[in-house]
Amino acid sequence: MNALIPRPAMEVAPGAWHVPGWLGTAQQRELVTACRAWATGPVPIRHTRLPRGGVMSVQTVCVGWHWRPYEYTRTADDVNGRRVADFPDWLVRLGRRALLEAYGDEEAARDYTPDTALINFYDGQARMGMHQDKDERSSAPVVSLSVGDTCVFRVGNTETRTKPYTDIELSSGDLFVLGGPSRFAYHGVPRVHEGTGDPATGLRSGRLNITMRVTGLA
Ligand SMILES: O=C(O)CCC(=O)C(=O)O
Ligand SMILES: [Fe+2]
Repeated sequence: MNALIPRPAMEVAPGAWHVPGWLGTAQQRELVTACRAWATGPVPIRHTRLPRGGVMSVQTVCVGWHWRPYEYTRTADDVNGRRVADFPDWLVRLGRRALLEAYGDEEAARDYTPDTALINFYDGQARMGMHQDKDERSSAPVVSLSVGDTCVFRVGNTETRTKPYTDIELSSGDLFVLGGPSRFAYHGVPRVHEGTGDPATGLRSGRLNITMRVTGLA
């Protein structure tokens, strides 16, 4: 948002990199357009049901594999039973570029082939509690891209969902990578700052987050 205050790339925890302003406005607009299409089908975006009966405040739609707590499937059996949209090649390439940017490791970037993406939409009230991304059978990094409203992103430790943790702000265009020793670190989104996004991205309100992952499934 404020280009006068430079925000350098930072390793927030070992293997957890924040690269502010990685995506330009045009790229963010392309992502918004793609996510809007995925949100309508073949599986519509919805609030994920939790095993104990609650629903997430965030709305989610998936590509490649359909996620719900504890499992990935090809079809969205808890929504409409349809197979989720294919994971597009351009998103694989974007994931590789993101890894290269974060780690500067060309071989690791070349070898990175994400096969699922969770697209999360947060309105001003939505939150995500502290959790680990551990339904994947792979320790390959999670690449996260944010568009729209700025949020507080909490990066914790691998042992507990409590302190020690570090709060940072993820703004529109920011890249975050959770990998290496932080791949299974607890993390969450305790707050979204409503109305802080730039409508030029095509998102008039709210926050969009895309996380790419390697499921390790065949
Ligand atoms: O919205 C974010 O920045 C994080 C999303 C996340 O942790 C997840 O989808 O597992
Ligand atoms: Fe997560």
